[in-house]
Amino acid sequence: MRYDNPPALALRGLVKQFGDSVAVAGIDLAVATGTFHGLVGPNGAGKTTTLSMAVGLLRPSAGTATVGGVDVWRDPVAAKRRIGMLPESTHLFDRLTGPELLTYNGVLRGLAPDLVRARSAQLIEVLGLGEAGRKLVVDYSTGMKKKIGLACALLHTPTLLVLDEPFEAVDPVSAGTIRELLRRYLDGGGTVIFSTHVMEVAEQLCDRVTIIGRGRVLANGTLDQVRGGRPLHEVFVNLVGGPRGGTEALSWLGDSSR
Ligand SMILES: Nc1ncnc2c1ncn2[C@@H]1O[C@H](COP(=O)(O)OP(=O)(O)OP(=O)(O)O)[C@@H](O)[C@H]1O
Repeated sequence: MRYDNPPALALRGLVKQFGDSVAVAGIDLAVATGTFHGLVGPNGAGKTTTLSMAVGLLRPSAGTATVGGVDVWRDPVAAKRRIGMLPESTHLFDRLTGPELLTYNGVLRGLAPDLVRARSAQLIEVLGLGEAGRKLVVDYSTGMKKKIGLACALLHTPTLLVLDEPFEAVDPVSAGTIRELLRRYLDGGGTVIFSTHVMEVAEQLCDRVTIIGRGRVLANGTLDQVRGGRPLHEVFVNLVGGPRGGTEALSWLGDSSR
């Protein structure tokens, strides 16, 4: 990790309102260069909304997002050059095959066709998508779509990778490959912020963790600072509230053998 000025990603006073409802209620966050930063929170906490505003996919109601000091909303072209994004629900041009999609992305990013071809072939091989070469992305499984989306995000070697639930629906072997690939990317000087619900993933991978709930930062720091000697799962449950209970009302579920 490098303590740099400006940080790889800085969110200041980020707010998003949808009508009367506040999805993100003022988030301040700095992600230092070279960090593996985890964003965790319960369903509906505002993770996707925050990450979407951070990369220029969703306009904030208030606040700013800067990538390496470049304002994402004032100078979107320069900012987006530095970003690789894997959105939660991958909005892909899915009537293309995986290699075609990578070529399209690479050319849009201004990479030379030969370079796109070489990198695409390597990413497809490493991510185990070789057999899917002739299939259209629309016919990929959810996990395969995640992997081709990740390949698209990596192709232009961004300085910042923003990954919304990168391990969701991905099998354990592929998850291992993705971890390894992200480690290499970090070793090369990159920065990753990713969201997850899985505390074990956050504990294994992250240098720093932010827990958010109801659109606010509830805890932020190094993994050890946030854990304070406890399992992350326990800290998470304490901060966001335990099980809601009330399943007694579903007593009929106990009658399923009759
Ligand atoms: N386009 C939208 N219009 C209205 N409300 C929205 C919209 N997008 C998100 N929300 C609301 O904003 C809140 C935060 O949603 P968000 O998707 O950011 O949460 P999340 O932490 O990513 O959740 P999950 O872990 O379930 O993916 C939720 O209450 C959600 O219903």
